[in-house]
Amino acid sequence: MKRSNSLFGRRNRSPGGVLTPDRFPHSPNSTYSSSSSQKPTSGRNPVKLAAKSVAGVFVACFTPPETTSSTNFHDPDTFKPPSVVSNASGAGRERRRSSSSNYGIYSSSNNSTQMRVPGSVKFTLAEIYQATRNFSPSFKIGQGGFGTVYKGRLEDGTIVAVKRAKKSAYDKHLGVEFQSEVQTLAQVEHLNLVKFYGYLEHEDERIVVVEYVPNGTLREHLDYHPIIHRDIKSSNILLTNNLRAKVADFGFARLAADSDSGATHVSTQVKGTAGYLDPEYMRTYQLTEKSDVYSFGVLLVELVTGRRPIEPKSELKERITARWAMKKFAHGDAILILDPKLERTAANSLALEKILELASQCLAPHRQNRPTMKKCAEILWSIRKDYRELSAADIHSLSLHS
Ligand SMILES: Nc1ncnc2c1ncn2[C@@H]1O[C@H](COP(=O)(O)OP(=O)(O)OP(=O)(O)O)[C@@H](O)[C@H]1O
Repeated sequence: MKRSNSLFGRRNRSPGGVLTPDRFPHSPNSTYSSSSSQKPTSGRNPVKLAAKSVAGVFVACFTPPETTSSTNFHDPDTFKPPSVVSNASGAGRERRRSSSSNYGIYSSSNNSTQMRVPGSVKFTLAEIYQATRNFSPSFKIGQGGFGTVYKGRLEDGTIVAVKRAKKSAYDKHLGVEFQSEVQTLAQVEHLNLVKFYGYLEHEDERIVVVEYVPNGTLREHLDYHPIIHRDIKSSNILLTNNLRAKVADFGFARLAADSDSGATHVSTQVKGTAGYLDPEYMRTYQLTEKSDVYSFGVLLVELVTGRRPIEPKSELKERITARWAMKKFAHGDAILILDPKLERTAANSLALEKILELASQCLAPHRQNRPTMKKCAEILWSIRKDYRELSAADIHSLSLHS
């Protein structure tokens, strides 16, 4: 790919992104992938979690209604046990509970959600058993004060959530209230309310059948943990045709420990790539988000110098690129390390100085002195803004002189 001759050469180049680098003073491109006993803080796949960002929730708030119903899957292959079982605590609100059945089992020959008014249907036990594969534990999606929630599929293919009341919690005197509740639910229908399909009340079974909502709860989205990539390097950053950077290779990634607890991951073996590895992580085996920040600092130096993090053929004092670059920067000679393919314009010089300043913070020996990735992104956006203003001024003065 041909490099642009300016630091922010393309309009679409965005300094956002996330992630970082690690360094290791050994062979240049070797990846440290040996085993570690370190476990993710959760059994959930961090990459899948990444997709469930808080931003997604808010974007969804401003997104037009879906045109295809997410609850109708006629392809039998799409009905699978849920991959994540949520364990909502039962500490929530106290449900009104129902009692002995005045209604019994209503048997319908065509209990299709498309053929009936939502909420009007009394389901049979046979239908509920069929929909939930006999309340198979693999279809359990949640637990609350009311009871257990299962994912299910009705005969017509509609995917539903089946809420089964706890038998122990069932109060014989509250049958009327259960009825009154389901009748109220049957009367309301709104895009932002979980659709109520029907219920079952028979002997000691109380079941409510509602729309299955697939993307987890707001709480789960808010609890999203940051990811430590652990192998930030230029060869793990892919570029689209518009030069939008996409971070790839989450093979070493870990969910960050809960920052409130102050906990860190402790590795038995350091992973990452030579030239990018955080020296503090190498020394202490303690992994935090700031290890990625260190690697990101190496990446920034790589970006402005065009050099590899380790240049084995260079003379000793230039071999570790970040060290060499930081020394030049400290002596006021930043311009000498600018990638020779880049022009020495005023805008490029300014961006170079500012990027090296940010890199020096990212490369701080102690993690507490490094900025967060969020801060890095903010600084990069402001560098980009200044760069673009100065570039425009450069072009203007050039055209005045020509
Ligand atoms: N319609 C649904 N679609 C997908 N998942 C659901 C649905 N309803 C509930 N769940 C899952 O099951 C969990 C427990 O559900 P819910 O809170 O409704 O149970 P509950 O017994 O009424 O709880 P409580 O009365 O304690 O609030 C939820 O946190 C969610 O993860």
